[in-house]
Amino acid sequence: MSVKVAMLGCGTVGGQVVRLLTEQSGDLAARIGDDVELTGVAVRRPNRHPDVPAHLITTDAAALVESDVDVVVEVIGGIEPARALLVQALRAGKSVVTANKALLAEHAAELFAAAESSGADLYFEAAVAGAIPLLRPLRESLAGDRITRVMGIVNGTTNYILSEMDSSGAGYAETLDEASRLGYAEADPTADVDGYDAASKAAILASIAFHTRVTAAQVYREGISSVTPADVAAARALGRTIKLLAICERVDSEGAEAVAVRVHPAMIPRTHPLAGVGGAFNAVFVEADAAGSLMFYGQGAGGAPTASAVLGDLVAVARNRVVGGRGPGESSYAALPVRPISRVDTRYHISLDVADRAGVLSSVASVFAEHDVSIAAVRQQGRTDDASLVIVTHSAPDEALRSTVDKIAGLPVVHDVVSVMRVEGEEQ
Ligand SMILES: NC(=O)c1ccc[n+]([C@@H]2O[C@H](COP(=O)([O-])OP(=O)(O)OC[C@H]3O[C@@H](n4cnc5c(N)ncnc54)[C@H](O)[C@@H]3O)[C@@H](O)[C@H]2O)c1
Ligand SMILES: N[C@@H](CCO)C(=O)O
Ligand code: NA
Repeated sequence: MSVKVAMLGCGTVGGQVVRLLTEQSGDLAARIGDDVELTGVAVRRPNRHPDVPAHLITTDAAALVESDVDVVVEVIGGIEPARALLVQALRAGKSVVTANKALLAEHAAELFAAAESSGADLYFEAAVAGAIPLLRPLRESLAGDRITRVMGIVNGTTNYILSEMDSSGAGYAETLDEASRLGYAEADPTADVDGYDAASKAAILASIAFHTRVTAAQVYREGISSVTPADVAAARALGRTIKLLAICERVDSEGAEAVAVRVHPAMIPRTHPLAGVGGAFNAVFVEADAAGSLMFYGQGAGGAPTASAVLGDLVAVARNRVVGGRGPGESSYAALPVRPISRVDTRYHISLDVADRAGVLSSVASVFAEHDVSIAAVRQQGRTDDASLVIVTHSAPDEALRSTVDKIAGLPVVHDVVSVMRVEGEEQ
């Protein structure tokens, strides 16, 4: 007897999974208590995989899933055909290991129901923060605690681009090309730069952390394509840097508990631990009532790091088959409502070019007062006929902050709104 494994897809991640499975077969067998046998690899273009033994290659993924296998590893990506193939596998009692965050963030309910119907395992550690053990700590190690907040950098491509823009002033397009070449970016990199990838990961994190079903469509999302050199310079002048953050939090300010999940660029202090997270690295803070603050850090993208997480899951589901038993299923009993960002408290940095004359500051400040937004810090610098005004607010509902910016932009004394961005981290 051996644990028979079918692999769907063999690109950046899949190629590394095959390599590690082959190189470490002896150790994996010892850890699992049985041999692991790769019985087939479904690909789209068979002649592109010289490193995979030819007899394993097939273009018929459905037939491979149907065949006599115990575990299906999916590293194709995207919704279809991955969704249909995995539902087919799970209903037939085959355990599934997937790196597919887009699929999990949209169809988790269907996948978990299929797994439940047959008692199969569904593991997806590679789907969030690559190599970093994060989902299993949340699903298992912290299952006895009450998580209040999960915040971090969960997209390697955008972190690589923002780090380069900040340190070397490199251009956006050239850095994105390099991230694709290094195997960090999604097949369609707009998923990275427009924040869809991070939003999928945030949905998965929030679902697990708060025992509530959250889909990608419920996550407020802004990407980094609108981050300008002026924003980078404004952040630098404030002793801050810009990171694309995923923030999942319990909110109960309106008397009823809810969750808020958002992905957007934010200015954080250069002294903040997340500011030092460079390149394609990811870092995630988890706050829980009893555990306090925890930080998870490591390689969030790339073939080998992601394959490490896939292999870890493969060992876990194979062990379950050998010794009997199952990993955790979906936990969505809390069913908390998801609060829109308009009603979530955030803080803004606003950088303005204004006329340099008496009364400007008070006319700008009165707009803040009108919207009940309190100002944490103001810096004004005069020039010849122009002045710059930099304002950082205290927390206020996001819709109040937006309305404030809209109204300020229309004031005759305001020549230009140079940079508007949310800030996270301690007050200035
Ligand atoms: N690259 C990373 O750093 C990384 C990290 C974490 C998670 N992931 C996830 O892992 C998955 C795979 O990512 P990747 O970077 O390896 O992508 P990739 O584009 O390099 O590989 C996907 C492979 O699947 C093949 N494929 C497409 N349709 C197929 C089909 N119908 N049948 C069989 N094969 C098919 C493609 O030809 C390609 O070789 C995605 O879900 C991605 O989000 C990637
Ligand atoms: N494209 C993703 C891969 C890891 O999930 C990233 O850049 O983070
Ligand atoms: Na992970």
